[in-house]
Amino acid sequence: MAASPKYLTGDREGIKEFIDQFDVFLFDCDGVLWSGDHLFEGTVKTLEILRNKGKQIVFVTNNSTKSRTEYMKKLTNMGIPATVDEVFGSSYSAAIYISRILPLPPSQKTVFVLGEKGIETELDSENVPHIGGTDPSLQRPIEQKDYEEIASGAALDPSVGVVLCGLDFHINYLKIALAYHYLQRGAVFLATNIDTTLPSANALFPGAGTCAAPLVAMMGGKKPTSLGKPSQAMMDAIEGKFRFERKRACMVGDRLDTDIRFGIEGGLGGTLCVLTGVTRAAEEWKGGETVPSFYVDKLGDLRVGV
Ligand SMILES: O=C(O)[C@H](O)[C@H](O)COP(=O)(O)O
Ligand SMILES: [Mg+2]
Repeated sequence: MAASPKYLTGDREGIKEFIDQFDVFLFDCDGVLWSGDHLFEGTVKTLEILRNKGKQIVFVTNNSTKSRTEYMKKLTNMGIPATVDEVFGSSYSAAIYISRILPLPPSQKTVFVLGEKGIETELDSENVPHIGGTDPSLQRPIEQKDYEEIASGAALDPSVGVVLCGLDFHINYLKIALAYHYLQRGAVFLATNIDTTLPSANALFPGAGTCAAPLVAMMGGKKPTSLGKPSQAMMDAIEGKFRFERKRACMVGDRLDTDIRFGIEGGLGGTLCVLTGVTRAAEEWKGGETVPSFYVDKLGDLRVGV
């Protein structure tokens, strides 16, 4: 049975001990730093304090709609100094998995994308060919000729060896149909992440996992391999890049089944659950398998401890 987590809001001594315990902080983004374009109060100051204390900060997001560069820009525009190197997103994690790890026949290296520009940019950064995604010719209702051409294979690109799903704000019937027929022809089923919901405007909206759900249903429940949190392939890649001692690192997140599980399964020294995103109350982990080691009402509450 996991130890009950330590509540830090208002606990000046507890916050000081918490911060001193770690050298590296892996920060989730949606639901922790901000909700959509709404930056949570105290976020900028808290990160500044951690940097001034010489702490290593890494932004580890499952949101695949933006590339690392686009995230660096969003962070900077929000008043959070950051470099591209400090950002590690699920779209990058998927791109390096496909280009450096996944064995694919030379004739089948193309990825059919169900997702946004962030995935396409990161696949380009790894020279991985891709189709689908933001292709405007797919932003339309399916027509009778599409059924025939997809069923016969005439509309299918024979070099597709992977179907990669992420958060897709432009998902539609035609793209799902194409993805399904590529999977039927043996393409590898991958996802950048499986979050079922996206926190935005202080509410929840369909997430990447929800975008992949029609394919999971059509595939008789077969789930994609996910390269975002809690995947330990992502943790190994982050550790390999930033070279830190796991026991001196803390994962800060708002979601139990991705962020907190990621930290626990990664053997990190601690996990901090922030109650401004998907998880809203301690009750949500009570009696559950995934229990954080610390929790706080909002990230900005940490700044009182220094
Ligand atoms: O549906 C999604 O893709 C997720 O809700 C979103 O991406 C979560 O991002 P994170 O909280 O990991 O920054
Ligand atoms: Mg989050």
